[in-house]
Amino acid sequence: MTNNLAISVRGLRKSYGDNTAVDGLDLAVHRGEVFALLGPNGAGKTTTVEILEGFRQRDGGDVSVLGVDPARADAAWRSRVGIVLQGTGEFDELTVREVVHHFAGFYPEPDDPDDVISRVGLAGKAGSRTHALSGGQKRRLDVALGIIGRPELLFLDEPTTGFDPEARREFWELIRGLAAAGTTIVLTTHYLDEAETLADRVGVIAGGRVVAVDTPAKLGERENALATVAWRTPDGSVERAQSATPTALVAELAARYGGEVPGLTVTRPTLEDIYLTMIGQR
Ligand SMILES: Nc1ncnc2c1ncn2[C@@H]1O[C@H](COP(=O)(O)OP(=O)(O)OP(=O)(O)O)[C@@H](O)[C@H]1O
Repeated sequence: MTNNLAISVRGLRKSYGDNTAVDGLDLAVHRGEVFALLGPNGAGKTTTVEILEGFRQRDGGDVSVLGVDPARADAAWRSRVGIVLQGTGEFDELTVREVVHHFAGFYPEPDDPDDVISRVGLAGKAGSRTHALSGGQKRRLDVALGIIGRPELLFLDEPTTGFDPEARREFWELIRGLAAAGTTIVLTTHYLDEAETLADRVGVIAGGRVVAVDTPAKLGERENALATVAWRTPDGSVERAQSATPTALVAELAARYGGEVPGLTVTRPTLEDIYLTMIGQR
């Protein structure tokens, strides 16, 4: 079973003094899946991910990442793991091409630097010094540095913070391409739409534990949630009804109105609704 798992965590614990950041956390990420970690500020996501990356020591629990305990990881393991941090890549006087070539030298079997630069959408900036890049372009460079070693497992920490909408869509395409090529991806994000569009499964961390894991469509019994049907009544007010059988209700309304139902909408809880309920914010 463990062979199918890129990450296996049991009973992970980490405290900072009296502050328990991670409190008996369990997690399993399958090889080849895109897994999104969600959770409010301070929930323990960064601490957990840094332990998985081998950057932070744990107090207790069992952790296996690509079959290795990250606390005892060597250079060979490190070359199989890609990490995209927030705000790395500050090599002001070097060009994008120089930085990516430089990082390629750290890996045994790096990807082609110019190809990677073009995949992250920086082909037009390859000759620019990195200090001249916009915030979103710097993040793309961070991603290029994370994938230049052709990692089996890629960690992305809030990857699209600061991206404009078009850059986000292009970035999502890049991630889908990596996933299609078999890269396992773990991302932390505060954007629920990003989790929904990219992730095969999401894990919600709250209070240092994983409180739910499921596909975005099924999280928190979302698929079984009642639909809300709303329409405008003849006096101009909006009527709302919750229903497990909204199609039947819409048919009944259509019959009642003799055709088109004014202002008709049918909605189900969004991933954000479910998530906020789960972490007690709604
Ligand atoms: N280096 C540190 N020293 C002391 N306390 C820390 C340290 N890093 C994190 N903490 C504390 O551990 C808890 C979990 O923090 P962590 O950064 O893991 O949460 P997070 O889920 O990543 O939050 P965010 O969404 O804000 O990034 C918080 O209470 C935080 O204050």
